[in-house]
Amino acid sequence: MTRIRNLDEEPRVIQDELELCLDVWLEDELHNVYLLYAEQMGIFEAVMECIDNHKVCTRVFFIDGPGDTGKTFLYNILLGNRSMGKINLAMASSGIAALFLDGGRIVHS
Ligand SMILES: Nc1ncnc2c1ncn2[C@@H]1O[C@H](COP(=O)(O)OP(=O)(O)OP(=O)(O)O)[C@@H](O)[C@H]1O
Repeated sequence: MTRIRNLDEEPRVIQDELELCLDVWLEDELHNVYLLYAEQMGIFEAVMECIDNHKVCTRVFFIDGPGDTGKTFLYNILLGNRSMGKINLAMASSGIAALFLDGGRIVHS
């Protein structure tokens, strides 16, 4: 049975996130999937497969690489799955780093 969500009972961060899901501009990012380089695409597919099969797959992904290799670009495309109603909490350790993530915030805020 599907439980109807009372938004007022959700933590503030989830409420903010659900409001972000409604922003049309976020949909654009997922449309840019075709721009991903092969290595980015491999990661994108692995993460999305895990999200789609969340009942059988619980994993943590650690994406690492030298500067300017497209990690942030990939994160923002992954964050585009908000347009499919998914909740994505985009956290960074500093305010400047958070600015580069769609809907990003500092982890301790
Ligand atoms: N698949 C792609 N297609 C087009 N441009 C890309 C692609 N991947 C990355 N870029 C561009 O390459 C540049 C560097 O990418 P990005 O900032 O994502 O790297 P990064 O690994 O997060 O860097 P840093 O570790 O320094 O933060 C950016 O200008 C980004 O727009």
